[in-house]
Amino acid sequence: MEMLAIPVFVLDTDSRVMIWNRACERLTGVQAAEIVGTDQHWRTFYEQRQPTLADLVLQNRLDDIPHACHDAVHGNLSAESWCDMPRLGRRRYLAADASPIFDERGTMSAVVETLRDQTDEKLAQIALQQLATRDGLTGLANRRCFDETLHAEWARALRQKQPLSLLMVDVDNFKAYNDANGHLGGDECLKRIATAVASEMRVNDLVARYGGEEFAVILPNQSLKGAAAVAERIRCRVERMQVPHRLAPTQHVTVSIGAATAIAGPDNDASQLIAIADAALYRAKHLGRNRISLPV
Ligand SMILES: Nc1nc2c(ncn2[C@@H]2O[C@H](COP(=O)(O)OP(=O)(O)OP(=O)(O)O)[C@@H](O)[C@H]2O)c(=O)[nH]1
Repeated sequence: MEMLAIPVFVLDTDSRVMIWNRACERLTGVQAAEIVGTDQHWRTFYEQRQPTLADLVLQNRLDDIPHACHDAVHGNLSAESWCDMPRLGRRRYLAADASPIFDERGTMSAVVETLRDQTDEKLAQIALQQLATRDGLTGLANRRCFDETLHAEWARALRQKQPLSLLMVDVDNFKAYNDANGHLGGDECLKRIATAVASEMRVNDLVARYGGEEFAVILPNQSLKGAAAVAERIRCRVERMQVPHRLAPTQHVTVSIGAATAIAGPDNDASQLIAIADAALYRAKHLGRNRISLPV
């Protein structure tokens, strides 16, 4: 086991380290000499005391790790997670498998844990996920993520019989802003507005770039009155930023916002919510911009 290319450690039934192989030393930065015979192996992986997978197998706590797979027949446990790795000073994403070792009488005498460093794969997966769901300019959720979230929230609202609200936020006179400040200047302005809108959100809300200079905000479990209050906060926040716009009547960048709320039912769907919010936005523009509008 010492020379195996795979990082391995073995615990005895008192949770003391019996074996800590060379590959494990290389992965963790902790030498066998300092850890064998102790029950301090958790410090290698975590800042705060926390059982390793091998400890959970020893304690027969096979259901205690979220997302762990366990093979109840053989008592094996597999899991993957981010580990602090205090000695290395950088987090690693480790995949671990732990299996009990039994003596000839069938009594558990030790547990072996093998580790695989999956950090690069995990980071690549996160980057791909980001690419698939984030808007490149603003970092907000993209249109695809918005569509998926709206449908999921609609289904949830239907199950829970809760209202679902939507805001459509559109920058006023943005063509003129681009004309005056160039497309790159326009991009910077969109980034600032995205940050302003996002800063008004609660954890379960989603703000997305719906397209061009239009943003959409999904507000689960929110009444029309609540949605109107959020919309007004967003409008005020953008106004307070005082981003100069010399071709706008206010001389500053402003937004118009349409709000809509629906109680999901079998006879309506999420696209109707978008249509109602769009119509409200159109009215806000028609009434002079820099305002919020609710369904009539
Ligand atoms: N800089 C920049 N401009 C964009 C982007 N996406 C869309 N636009 C511009 O946004 C402008 C939107 O113009 P319009 O749809 O005419 O609307 P508006 O001038 O904002 O007028 P109102 O919405 O009626 O107030 C167009 O000139 C687009 O080229 C982007 O990613 N970056």
